[in-house]
Amino acid sequence: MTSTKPNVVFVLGGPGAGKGTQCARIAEKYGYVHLSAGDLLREEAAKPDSSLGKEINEHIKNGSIVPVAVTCKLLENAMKKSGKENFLIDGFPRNQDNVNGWKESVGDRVNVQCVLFFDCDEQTCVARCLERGKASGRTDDNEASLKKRIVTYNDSTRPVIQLFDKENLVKRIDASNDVDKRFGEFLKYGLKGAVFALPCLITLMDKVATVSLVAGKSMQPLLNPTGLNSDWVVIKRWDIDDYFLQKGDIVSLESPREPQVYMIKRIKALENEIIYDTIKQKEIRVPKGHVWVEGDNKRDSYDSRHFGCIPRGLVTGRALYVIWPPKRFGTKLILHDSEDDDE
Ligand SMILES: Nc1ncnc2c1ncn2[C@@H]1O[C@H](COP(=O)(O)OP(=O)(O)OP(=O)(O)O)[C@@H](O)[C@H]1O
Ligand SMILES: O=c1ccn([C@@H]2O[C@H](COP(=O)(O)O)[C@@H](O)[C@H]2O)c(=O)[nH]1
Repeated sequence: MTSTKPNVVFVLGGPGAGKGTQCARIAEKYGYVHLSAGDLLREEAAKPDSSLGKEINEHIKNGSIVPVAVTCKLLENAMKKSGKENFLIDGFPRNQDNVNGWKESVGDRVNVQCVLFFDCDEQTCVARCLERGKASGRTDDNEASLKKRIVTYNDSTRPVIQLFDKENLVKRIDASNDVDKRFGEFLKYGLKGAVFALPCLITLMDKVATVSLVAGKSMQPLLNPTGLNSDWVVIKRWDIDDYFLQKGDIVSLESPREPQVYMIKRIKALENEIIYDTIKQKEIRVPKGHVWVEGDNKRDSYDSRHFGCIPRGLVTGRALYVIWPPKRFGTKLILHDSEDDDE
């Protein structure tokens, strides 16, 4: 961390309200570091040598709250390790004890800018988690755990949101509806300029190739594997007609919803192919002149599952190699060699 105070935005709401989904978008667009307290706990518990794994897993399955010292330590470590200054802290603080623990260990060393409150009705939250549970592998995306998680949310987290509200920190977002409508709400709150000041994909060069900074977790584990140090990648630009896109290619593209916003995704289906949309739970035939793109990290990616097939013309280049940080230099991102990749 630098001498200026890091900025923190807390992100709260019921289980499955869409916090992670929107945080991924915000991180991708504005370069904020998305730290999900739940993800950090799951990562810690998955370490074979973790002395806390059993305790954390018990809490997660029961929807109860892990002792604040553990969660705070993980959050603080992740913030320090990132070297960045703007953080979305997703799913924390969850109860009064979390608030007190955070004040004691972090307190005034950070600037809490606001609390994004994803307000979503219980039925929608439960339905989304159960749907997610079909593929998430989470031990708590099931009816028994969800009942307990909802009780914890109502009894412990709602009062924390009310507390922040008294301090005028809460920005309420109607989280029951369309993903894009909700993203528009962040802009309405003026977060665009005031809070999320960094572009997610900074293009340094143009014409033949660009070097781009990848923000966000949507292509984990291939890109930004730790979520803390961002990768710089070489993007080969091409005249779209000169290169035949192939399934599996990692490409940069302009967002179909927000002009001038760029993202990196993998091509999952080409024109005339059929793809299964795991969110809408239906098969889609990709129309002529379009492709279907997804992030490798389904949980943290905003992609064709949300905005549908994209015209090929929005694809601006193909990712070739990681060039920074040094220890990741040369990580190959191409599955299919093309004649001019090494030019
Ligand atoms: N607006 C939406 N409409 C429909 N489905 C959505 C919407 N937002 C998110 N989802 C889906 O609902 C599920 C839960 O979303 P997400 O993981 O973002 O919630 P969360 O608030 O981070 O949950 P948790 O706190 O349990 O980790 C995901 O499968 C996601 O794809
Ligand atoms: O600050 C926190 C965050 C999470 N937990 C535990 O993890 C699960 C899952 O959290 P998600 O935000 O849904 O990923 C939660 O039910 C808690 O058991 C926590 O204890 N403290």
